Amino acid sequence: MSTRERVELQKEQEFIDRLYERVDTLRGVAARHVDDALSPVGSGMQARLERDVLVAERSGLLAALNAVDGSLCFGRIDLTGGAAHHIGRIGIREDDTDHTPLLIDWRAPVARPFYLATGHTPMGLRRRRHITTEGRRVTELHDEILDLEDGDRSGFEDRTGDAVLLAALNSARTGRMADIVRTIQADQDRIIRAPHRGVLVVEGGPGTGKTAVALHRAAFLLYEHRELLAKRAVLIVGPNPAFLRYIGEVLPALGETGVMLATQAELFPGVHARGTDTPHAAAVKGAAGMAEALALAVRDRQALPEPGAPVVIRHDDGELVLDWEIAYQAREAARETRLPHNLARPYFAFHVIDALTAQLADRIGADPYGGPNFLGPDDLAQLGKGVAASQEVRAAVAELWPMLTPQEFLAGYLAEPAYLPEGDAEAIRRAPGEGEWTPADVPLLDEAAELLGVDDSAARAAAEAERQEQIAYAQGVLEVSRGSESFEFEDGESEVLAAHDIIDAERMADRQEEADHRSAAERAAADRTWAFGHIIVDEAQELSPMAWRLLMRRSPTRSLTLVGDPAQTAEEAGVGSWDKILEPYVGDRFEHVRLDVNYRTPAEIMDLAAQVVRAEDPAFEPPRSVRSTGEKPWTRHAGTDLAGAVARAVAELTPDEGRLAVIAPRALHEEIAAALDGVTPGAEPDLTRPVVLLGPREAKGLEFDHVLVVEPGEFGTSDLYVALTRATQRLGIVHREALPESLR
Ligand SMILES: Nc1ncnc2c1ncn2[C@@H]1O[C@H](COP(=O)(O)OP(=O)(O)OP(=O)(O)O)[C@@H](O)[C@H]1O
Repeated sequence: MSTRERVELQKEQEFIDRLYERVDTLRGVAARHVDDALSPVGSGMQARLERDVLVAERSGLLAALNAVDGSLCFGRIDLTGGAAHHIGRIGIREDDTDHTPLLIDWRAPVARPFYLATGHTPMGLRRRRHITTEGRRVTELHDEILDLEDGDRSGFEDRTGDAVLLAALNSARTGRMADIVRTIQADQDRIIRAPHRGVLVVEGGPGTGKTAVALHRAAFLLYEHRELLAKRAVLIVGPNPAFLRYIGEVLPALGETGVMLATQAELFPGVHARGTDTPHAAAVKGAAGMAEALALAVRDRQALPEPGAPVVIRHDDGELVLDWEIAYQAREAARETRLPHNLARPYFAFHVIDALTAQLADRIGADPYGGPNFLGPDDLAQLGKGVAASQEVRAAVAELWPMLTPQEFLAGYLAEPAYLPEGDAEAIRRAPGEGEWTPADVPLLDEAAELLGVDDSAARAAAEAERQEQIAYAQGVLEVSRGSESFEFEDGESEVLAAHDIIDAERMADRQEEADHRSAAERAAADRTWAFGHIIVDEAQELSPMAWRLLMRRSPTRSLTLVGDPAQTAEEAGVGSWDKILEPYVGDRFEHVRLDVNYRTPAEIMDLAAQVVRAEDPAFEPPRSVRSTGEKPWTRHAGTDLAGAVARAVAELTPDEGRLAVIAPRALHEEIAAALDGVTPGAEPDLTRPVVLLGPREAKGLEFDHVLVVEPGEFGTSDLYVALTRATQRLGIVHREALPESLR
């Protein structure tokens, strides 16, 4: 190393040391605040208030500081004017009066040239520096000179400018996705920072960084619109729980913790959809026509007695006859309100009660000589009350127009599916009490909840009662604090403000309420009608029209980022085309961008994978691989002992560092797992283990150093395409049955 290089490295080390000194101080302060707030200083309102607010604020900061430790600063930009800025995962300021920035958050506008500047458009930069650290020690520098007039050289010049990117792409995988904040590419940066309003569709082939971009976009939006999004939360929807675990560390590493990650199965609060559907059943449940079928089925739950066979109700004052005509008029009146089923129900009940009361009045108060009815308004009201209170009347109303929960209604519908072609109805039929809710049921439950309406008057009354209680409680606290009154300073004028001077009981109760619900993501998870500030959907091509209806209800402002690849559509229910997905909601008003560089799969593997799709679609163009490894994928015939051949191939391929995935049809998992040490078959594999056994659907969105595909002839085209494109280094194929034509 030259003296110049040593000096440069030393200078960066000094900066990093100073940075961590500041971080340690901040962390100490934050930790003390959390401790103080958590310590049981008293059980009073004041203590509870402060505790909630402080714990929330300080733990957020502490979590961010802890999460980014070890890789806090990764870059520096030197401007032609002489200034320089260090870029990092979060922003840190000096402890001086101006709060001078010490480290610039990568999301700040000042940091943007770090990602966008080129020799052609240097954006005021002289030099871009990538700083690599191990823990708190600077290990490498890579400089790019952007101002060619500038003769100043550090000795760390990286002529191609992609050494850091290639090192990241070649590094061993851990089973957890890493962030790409050091090496975001310009086309990715534009997507990450696209405006928050409206719908943005990000399309790209395997490995083009769609997931990475989506996650960094979430982090960017939370930074840019902190106030709005911290309140309304960001929802990220992924294809399965293993995938959510795979990406779960990216946002914390970027200092963000308040995002809700969910699969479709988790989007109806209170329901854990663990069941499975056949592909046909999932497709039927997901089809747009289901909305109409359910709406009609709800109307069917608004019944009438058969004409000529009225419901006869025993009553203290004689029999009441609830006939077709009365029920029909009541139903029409209730339907005219256009309210959802449960909310329209009282109108039905009122009409029935009115009609039955009139029946009774006619009988009791009738003048035998044809004069007006004897009963006055008070008598009628009294009669009406009696009818309304009658258990028999209530039961008759409930029989005709029952109060329904989404779960009750859908279970009933699935037991006897109506308004569907016979084969479809058969596919989704499920006996009452049998089986579990499935992910495809979740959008149907949500649809049912919309159609039925939730009668939340009881819940609202309870919430209001609780609020009143809090106000009373706060009032009590204020009274106590008044008792201890404010201190007067010696000059007799200035006073220290006491709590009651600045806050009244109602506001204090509101603050308490805010503090109670401190994490918007938590609140959102429990509330079916939550409107998210922004929704990001990964593998968006897989979602069914019914799932889109659910998601659009959660995004009334239509602020969404959809990420996907139609060529990887595996689910029968998947819509596949962006126009079809979005037309019902935003027409053609959506932005569509493409990513076409593959950062994951080496060219050798991508050539083979492309062949598979081209067999069906000769015009197919795969994304361009940024790397090639010189290692051709291989295929091997297993003979009769498939599991033995897989075990031998695994032994050959398993990397010293990094991860290997065996992707095989589910039906072979037991047999294969038995031949592999430490590998268990199961729906939710631990991706951090050195060798992981997966079905093609679970491999979606994941990546491994090496991949072994078993019996590819059993896979559909899109599943095979997904399986073949998961490796960052090597790919092997083992088969007993014939290979598909496209792989021969
Ligand atoms: N700018 C970048 N710098 C470093 N690594 C990157 C960059 N962009 C993408 N990658 C890496 O490329 C790999 C693929 O990215 P990602 O999983 O986001 O792709 P994808 O488009 O979602 O793929 P698929 O559709 O196959 O699931 C990841 O390892 C990611 O970290």
